[in-house]
Amino acid sequence: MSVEIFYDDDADLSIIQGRKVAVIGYGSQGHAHALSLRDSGVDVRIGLPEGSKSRAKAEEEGLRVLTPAEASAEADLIMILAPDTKQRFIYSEDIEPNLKDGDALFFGHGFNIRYELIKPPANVDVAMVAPKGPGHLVRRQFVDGKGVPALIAVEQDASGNAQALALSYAAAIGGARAGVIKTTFKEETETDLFGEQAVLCGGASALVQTGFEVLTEAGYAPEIAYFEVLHELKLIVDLMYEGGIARMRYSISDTAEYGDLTRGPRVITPAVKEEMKKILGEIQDGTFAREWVGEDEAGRANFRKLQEAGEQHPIEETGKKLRGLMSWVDRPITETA
Ligand SMILES: NC(=O)C1=CN([C@@H]2O[C@H](COP(=O)(O)OP(=O)(O)OC[C@H]3O[C@@H](n4cnc5c(N)ncnc54)[C@H](OP(=O)(O)O)[C@@H]3O)[C@@H](O)[C@H]2O)C=CC1
Ligand SMILES: CC[C@](O)(C(C)=O)C(=O)O
Ligand SMILES: [Mg+2]
Ligand SMILES: [Mg+2]
Repeated sequence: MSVEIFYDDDADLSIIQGRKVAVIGYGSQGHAHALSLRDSGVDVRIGLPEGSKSRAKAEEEGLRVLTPAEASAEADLIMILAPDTKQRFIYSEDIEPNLKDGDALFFGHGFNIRYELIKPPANVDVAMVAPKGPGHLVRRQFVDGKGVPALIAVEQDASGNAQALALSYAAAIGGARAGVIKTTFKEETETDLFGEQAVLCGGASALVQTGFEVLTEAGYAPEIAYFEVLHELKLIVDLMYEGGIARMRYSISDTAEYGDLTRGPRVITPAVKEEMKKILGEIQDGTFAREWVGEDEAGRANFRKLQEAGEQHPIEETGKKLRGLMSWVDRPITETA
């Protein structure tokens, strides 16, 4: 099955420049969308509750900050970039009462539509612009004249123009410099959750932590273990990013490549693949979504316990010390970024 990929030349920036956009939330994605939309000549306002700690950050950038309800009432395109577990409450309290005929409701991830936590009325466009990368890099790449690829999807096309609108929005945040792929809310949600759980975040973090444990438990210096399994991972992934696994294998030694080809499948065994399939099944049948929404509703105690355990892993202390000495690790992402 071939996909449709769009670039800057396919997008009409004037469509989004003609809209009043409300970005609800100003975190990782929210700040990136809002600032890049503004830099692309779009009329943007931010929706945040009165007590939100993000307000000061948005105001420092000279953005106009309103409450989510005020921003939604004023805008004709509302992009929801608040946490997935909070979106249904923001929608029912602040957005839904302010939706007008012809408005557009946008998402950065399909979770709430895919799992039917939000059910928009028929008179509005419902679309998605989902960058395939962390918000801080979405913004950094835009500023550097580059872009992070994005997915667009249309769940409801009330205006008959929802796809062109989504493409225009994606171009305004830099996505069409790298490529914008048309998908569905279902496909984006399921692949995004799978990617972050099994490979990008869950899989990669567990691989790095386990590799660090094996080396340090065998008596090797934590500093050497850190450089080997975490720091150098970025350099190896950079090669994959530039030219795929083949490019990486071209650059490494024959010794590494032979070890890669013979030992890699012993780490990622058929049992690991089976577990990945199970994880995908839990995403597809809604088990993960129910578990996560339930965890959030119960106060996130288990989530916090797991976060704390991750923060206390010995690799964090070693990394903190070493990164402090690496002047070439530029522009670290901080809470204030
Ligand atoms: N993180 C990423 O890079 C990616 C995220 N996404 C999607 O983007 C969306 C946003 O995620 P992310 O950027 O990580 O979120 P963050 O947690 O980084 O930021 C959430 C923002 O929403 C604000 N917020 C919290 N409650 C409310 C409320 N009631 N009304 C309005 N704003 C509120 C927070 O303010 P406060 O400071 O007060 O907490 C904060 O500014 C999600 O759908 C996510 O799946 C998609 C692709 C990548
Ligand atoms: C990989 C995690 C992600 O899906 C992302 C940055 O794309 C997210 O939800 O943050
Ligand atoms: Mg993602
Ligand atoms: Mg995600």
